[in-house]
Amino acid sequence: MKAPLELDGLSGYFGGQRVLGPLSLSVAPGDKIALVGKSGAGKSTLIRLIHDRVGDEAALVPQELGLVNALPVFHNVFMARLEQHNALYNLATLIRPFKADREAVTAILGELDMSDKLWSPAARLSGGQRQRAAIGRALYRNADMLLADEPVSALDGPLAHKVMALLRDRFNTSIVALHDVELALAYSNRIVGIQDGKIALDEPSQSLTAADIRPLYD
Ligand SMILES: Nc1ncnc2c1ncn2[C@@H]1O[C@H](COP(=O)(O)OP(=O)(O)OP(=O)(O)O)[C@@H](O)[C@H]1O
Repeated sequence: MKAPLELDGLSGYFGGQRVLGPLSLSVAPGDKIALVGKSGAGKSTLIRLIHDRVGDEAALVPQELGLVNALPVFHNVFMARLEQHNALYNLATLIRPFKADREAVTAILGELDMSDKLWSPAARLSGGQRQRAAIGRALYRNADMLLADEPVSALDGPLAHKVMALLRDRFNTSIVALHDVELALAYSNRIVGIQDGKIALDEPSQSLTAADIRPLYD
């Protein structure tokens, strides 16, 4: 992303009821935005609407992860680059992955402490392992921008920090919904707070403390 991304007129509806917006958000290259706000505030809806606008330019980690249970972790991660290869290559990969791809995916899983799960079907992973498989898929995409919805909610403290640091370092621009205020402050440079479907706070992270964010949860 070279120019700012101007997101105007974002509105989200469920069953004819407006749950988000209308709101505008300008995202500058290099912004690492943490979306905070209480459950039901509209964070997931906002991530979805932004993904609709930017499409495949961004790597996405949806809250429901979107893994194919019957396929091994390797294929779930490889899926991020399906459109970079022709159909024959992808078909061959389904049967016997190429060495270079195996090595690339193994390296990413190594960074997520789960290279031992390369050939495990997604159905047999724990919640935290599933989350890391979806994060691996986003990393493998090699995109400039990340959209992620609570990507580390199932990881324990040290692992959550490790993965958040990895995401911060690998993506130039990111918008990540996080209910954990400490993680939000530590791994973003901009905090956007959502309350009742509207932006109630938009400040540089370094100018905020947890106490400034807490009112969003009242
Ligand atoms: N499938 C759905 N059908 C109807 N209403 C929905 C649906 N999904 C979300 N909503 C409503 O839209 C609003 C925003 O939900 P959203 O999932 O975006 O919030 P959130 O901030 O991501 O919450 P959480 O932190 O719990 O994931 C909520 O009031 C919710 O009840």
